[in-house]
Amino acid sequence: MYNYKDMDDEYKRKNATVFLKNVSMTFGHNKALDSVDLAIMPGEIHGLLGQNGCGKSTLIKILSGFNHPDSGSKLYINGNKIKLPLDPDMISKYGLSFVHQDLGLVSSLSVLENLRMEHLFQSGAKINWKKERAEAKAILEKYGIDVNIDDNIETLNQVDKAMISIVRAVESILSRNDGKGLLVLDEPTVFLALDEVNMLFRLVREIAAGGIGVLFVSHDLDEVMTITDIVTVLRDGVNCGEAVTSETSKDGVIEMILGQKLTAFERDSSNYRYAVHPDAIYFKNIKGEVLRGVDFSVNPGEIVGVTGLEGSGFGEIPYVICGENELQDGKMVISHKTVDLGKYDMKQAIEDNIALIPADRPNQGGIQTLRVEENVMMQVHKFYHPLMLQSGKMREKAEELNVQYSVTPNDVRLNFSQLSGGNQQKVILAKWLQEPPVLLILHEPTQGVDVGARQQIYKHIDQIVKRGAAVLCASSDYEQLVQICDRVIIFSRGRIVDTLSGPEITKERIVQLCYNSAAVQQ
Ligand SMILES: Nc1ncnc2c1ncn2[C@@H]1O[C@H](COP(=O)(O)OP(=O)(O)OP(=O)(O)O)[C@@H](O)[C@H]1O
Repeated sequence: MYNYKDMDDEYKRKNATVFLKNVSMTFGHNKALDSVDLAIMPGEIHGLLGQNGCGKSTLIKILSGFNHPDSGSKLYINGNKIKLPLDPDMISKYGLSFVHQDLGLVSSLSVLENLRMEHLFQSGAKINWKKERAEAKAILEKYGIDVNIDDNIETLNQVDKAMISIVRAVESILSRNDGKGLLVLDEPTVFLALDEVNMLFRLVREIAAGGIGVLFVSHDLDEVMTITDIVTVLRDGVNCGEAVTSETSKDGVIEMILGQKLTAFERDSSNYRYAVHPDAIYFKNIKGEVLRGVDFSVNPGEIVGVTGLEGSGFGEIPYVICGENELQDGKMVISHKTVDLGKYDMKQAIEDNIALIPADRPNQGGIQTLRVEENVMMQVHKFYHPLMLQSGKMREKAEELNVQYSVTPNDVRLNFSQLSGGNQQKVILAKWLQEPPVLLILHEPTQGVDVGARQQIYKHIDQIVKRGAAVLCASSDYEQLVQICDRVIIFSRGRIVDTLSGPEITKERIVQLCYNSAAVQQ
């Protein structure tokens, strides 16, 4: 463990794996980073934290050569001054390796082809497959990953995919720099269940113990407290704190991120008593790829959570209900009308006043090339006059929503793609919650959203529930389910195994039910 208090800039410049000094980055009039310093030492797991839009991705994209920082920004790698902007072709030569949320694997190729991709590209026409197979097997053995090298990536579970992506990145560092390098993990755990995260963390610790520096970006503060040695917090593009993780608490980190104590949203469910409402929405014999014919209902004014371990089927529910799953089947009764889900689609779902907020927001939630105002107003038809679009009024409403949902930067003329991930999510919520839908379906609604903005999102959901919307929230964030749900339905292997309601809903109980049912069924 380093004695961080005694490390001055000179020490960091000479000894850090990566030392970013005085780094700034401006987009138009927006200063995304303002004289940021960050040193990651060899063998250290360093958390990079902050609210949505504080500049974390911008900083990482400088390290990957994608962003060109302002003049005056400096970078040292293993004691050497490196010219900025970084040449993307030199990244791996400098020992920098990245694992992003999407993992960057090619699903249709095998484990072998993904693991050895860099080498295969370099081999040209003369690939020595025998040697490549032996190398790939040796890598899997070295890290104790139990998968077949000939299996296609798409057949693997999520944790094996994450491990393959990480060891590939590490091997790329080791092949060039005698073990010196930086592994950047940009929210690699969002699709993983608790035990899978622990497996991944064992691997990350092993990698760091070998001397590689790790930069870990995440909004999951429990994970940050578990895995990191030190954290750096950015606020509005500026360094606002650094702390040795073991010397601080989760609340302390939250205060550094927000600049104040967290005011947690508290839903008043003291009067909640479960009884089926005459206007309840029913789901009958719901089937999908994993779902094996489940029945449940959601009342108006009720939030029902659906959860389970990865692969339990709960994540299919939003898409089966909206007609977005190829193997969907079953019936839904909505507004006293029965629909056949086998023949249902998203268009009909919108006509039935169902709103879906998908987990894959960059691809399914918004249109990257349209402005924020166009994205947020897309579902609202009152501004579409037959002869012209009432663009002034539309902009006014979009601006009002931007403020209400604290979207930053507060400029509705920006393209959706110019917003940070968490701010994109706020825009999508603003789009769908302007008028309460009959049924709101959320899939991992606060993934990538910072600790403060989550509480705001819960308030917005609560407001539409109070106006009579039924809400179905598919989530693997157990704390979130405890905070907002009236009932939580637990899934395992495509079936419902239990339902908790009101005060029965605790994080411990959900964890217990998810894991016990999976173990029993195995
Ligand atoms: N290509 C771009 N063009 C214009 N502005 C951008 C661009 N990329 C990022 N920004 C702005 O830079 C700021 C920092 O964004 P960044 O994506 O780095 O935030 P972040 O900390 O990674 O947020 P999140 O936690 O939501 O992912 C934001 O104000 C964002 O809107």
